[in-house]
Amino acid sequence: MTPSSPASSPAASRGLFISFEGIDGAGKSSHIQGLHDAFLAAGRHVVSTREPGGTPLAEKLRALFLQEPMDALTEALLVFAGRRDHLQQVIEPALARGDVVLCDRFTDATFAYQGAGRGFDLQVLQVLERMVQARPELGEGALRQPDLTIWFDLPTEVAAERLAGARAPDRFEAEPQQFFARVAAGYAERALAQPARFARIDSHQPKPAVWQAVRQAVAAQGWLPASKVEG
Ligand SMILES: Nc1ncnc2c1ncn2[C@@H]1O[C@H](COP(=O)(O)OP(=O)(O)O)[C@@H](O)[C@H]1O
Ligand SMILES: Cc1cn([C@H]2C[C@H](O)[C@@H](COP(=O)(O)OP(=O)(O)O)O2)c(=O)[nH]c1=O
Repeated sequence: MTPSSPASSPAASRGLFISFEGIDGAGKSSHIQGLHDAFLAAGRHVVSTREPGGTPLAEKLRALFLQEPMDALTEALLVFAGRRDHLQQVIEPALARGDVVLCDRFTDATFAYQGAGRGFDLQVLQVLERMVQARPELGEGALRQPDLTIWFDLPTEVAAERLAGARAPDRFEAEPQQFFARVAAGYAERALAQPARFARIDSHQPKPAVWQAVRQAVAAQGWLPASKVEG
């Protein structure tokens, strides 16, 4: 987790929760840092974090999740256990302070990877989601969800080329392209079902063009100035 404060104290702001999604190698990482810096420059307090992980406990679960063989239900239970701790310890307190939370993956990844990728029962995932993300104080049946999900969409073969040789593959990155085709279809389905929350970024472009699209998606919400070119 990387919490940062702006040089000058901003007026009280509503907390913002932005998640970043896409298949492995879609190119999320550098743009999360770019947005972190852009929000700081706009005078916001920013917490950059990730899933699986984001707390000492959830980071321990992440190491097991990424390296140890296990079935899809165990994957789902571990990732939601880490998510609960992450929400309680980091995300909810940050949002209550009015911070911007930038989260590298959240529950859409569970529906895409464990659900669409592994073929695990989506209804069971929905039950776990309701248990872990329930926020009764936001209204009856309300769940904590990102305010905006920036979805980096890239053909699986391009992502595979980008990853080849870039780093030692973990348990997911070692999966064949057919697995990532199912994960990508899972993301597309989520985006179709919740179009107001998802901003699709065409990630098959040079990095500066991807950055402009990311920045534009956030500016369109009124959360950052629109015209600034940086990154
Ligand atoms: N727009 C782009 N064009 C070409 N290569 C890219 C682009 N964006 C990222 N990469 C490269 O692709 C690889 C995966 O990017 P990364 O940001 O780690 O992806 P993710 O975090 O989504 O898994 C890295 O080697 C990165 O430098
Ligand atoms: C959050 C989450 C991640 N994952 C997978 C996706 C990634 O392959 C892996 C780790 O995510 P991440 O750290 O985002 O990997 P990368 O830097 O390669 O993008 O965990 C799931 O299978 N389910 C989940 O719920």
